[in-house]
Amino acid sequence: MSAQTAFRWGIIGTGNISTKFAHDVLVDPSTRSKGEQHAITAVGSRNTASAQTFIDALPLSAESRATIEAHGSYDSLLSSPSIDAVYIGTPHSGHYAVALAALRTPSLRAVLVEKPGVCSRAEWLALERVAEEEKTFLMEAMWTAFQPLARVVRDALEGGGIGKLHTVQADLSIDMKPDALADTHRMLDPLLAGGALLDLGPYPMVWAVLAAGAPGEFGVKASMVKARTGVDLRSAWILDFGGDIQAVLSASMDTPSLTPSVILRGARGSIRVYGQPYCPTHVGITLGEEEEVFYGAEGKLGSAPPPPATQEAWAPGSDIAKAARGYEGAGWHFQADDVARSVRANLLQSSVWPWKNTSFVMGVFDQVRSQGGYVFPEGVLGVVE
Ligand SMILES: NC(=O)C1=CN([C@@H]2O[C@H](COP(=O)(O)OP(=O)(O)OC[C@H]3O[C@@H](n4cnc5c(N)ncnc54)[C@H](OP(=O)(O)O)[C@@H]3O)[C@@H](O)[C@H]2O)C=CC1
Ligand SMILES: O=C1OC[C@@H](O)[C@H](O)[C@H]1O
Repeated sequence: MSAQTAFRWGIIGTGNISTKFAHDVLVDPSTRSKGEQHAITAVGSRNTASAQTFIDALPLSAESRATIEAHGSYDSLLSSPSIDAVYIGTPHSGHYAVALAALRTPSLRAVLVEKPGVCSRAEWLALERVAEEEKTFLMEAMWTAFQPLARVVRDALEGGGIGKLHTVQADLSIDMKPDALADTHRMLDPLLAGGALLDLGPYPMVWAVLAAGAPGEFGVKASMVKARTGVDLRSAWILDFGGDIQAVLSASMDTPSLTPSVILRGARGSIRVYGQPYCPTHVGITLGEEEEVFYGAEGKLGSAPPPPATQEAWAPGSDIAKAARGYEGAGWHFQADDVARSVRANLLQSSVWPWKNTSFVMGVFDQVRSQGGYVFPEGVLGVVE
């Protein structure tokens, strides 16, 4: 693969997030920093008609769409010689088996699997071993870590202005009106490993990891409120990073969102992340007694936050937040750029979101589920310890 050749993706699953990912990777890469050229060359669904409908909706010319293969099963897609990498956008309980099959496909160079990477730490460690054996790149699609604002926060932490980090507070709450959802909805169905923790919990965790790392030794104290199906409606957990940094984290599927959604507090100041923690709009930094200063992806926004702080304005890709975020598309393409670059550099894992981050998150979630009494039904876990 030369630097000029488009990186060829096969998309697995044709639901909500696969659609967003696919549209983002087709955004002109010159509109973002270090953008890579991507192509979608095949789509795999449990039925061919859905794959074709997905292709028909892609923002491409009819001629280009006609070159994309529509596969009626995931195995069929994996056998295609036209793809460099797969993106897996299935419900949680499907991640392990599909990622395993993809890693075992000799022609594939990379596997990008949606968050949460899998359903348990044991599953993730098993995938790591296979990725090493097969010499195939593997990454959890933790898109937030690749967004320009994550870099702004990292730089602020590394700059040391807020002093030594003491506490991370982060929450992702979305009122999904679970009373009105069917028991078989992916958020509520234990057979699909539903629940707030696995679906929304990765986002409070990403900020905790970006700020405090992914230690091998850690402590967790957790509490869960259950939904009628037995999955967690809300989870809250305190994470002890093994030194003197603590994180107070939570996720809820029946509570309205709050901004700032993340606060990193240090000895001399704090960093606030505004908007949804999965794709923030801007960051505020307070040093000592000084006034809060706001930053977008491109730098200082001044001491007045970009208005208005409404839920619509927070949405990935919203025009209102575009000025602060500073790029075209909704933000799912940065992780794809990292995959293409890493593969070109013959890496098996990303330097931005390496395997240890996902195994740490999965290990924390194992403990939160255990303390909260959320036991997956038989058959959900592909690796039973
Ligand atoms: N990064 C982000 O911002 C987001 C990430 N996500 C993550 O993406 C994944 C999918 O979520 P989302 O796109 O919202 O889900 P959807 O239900 O919209 O789509 C999931 C797709 O998976 C396939 N699938 C395979 N097995 C099943 C099954 N048993 N039941 C239902 N669908 C199945 C289907 O595609 P087909 O019929 O073509 O086979 C379906 O369209 C999850 O891991 C979730 O956590 C979700 C939202 C946002
Ligand atoms: O990743 C996600 O972020 C946004 C939420 O709406 C969604 O449920 C979740 O999967």
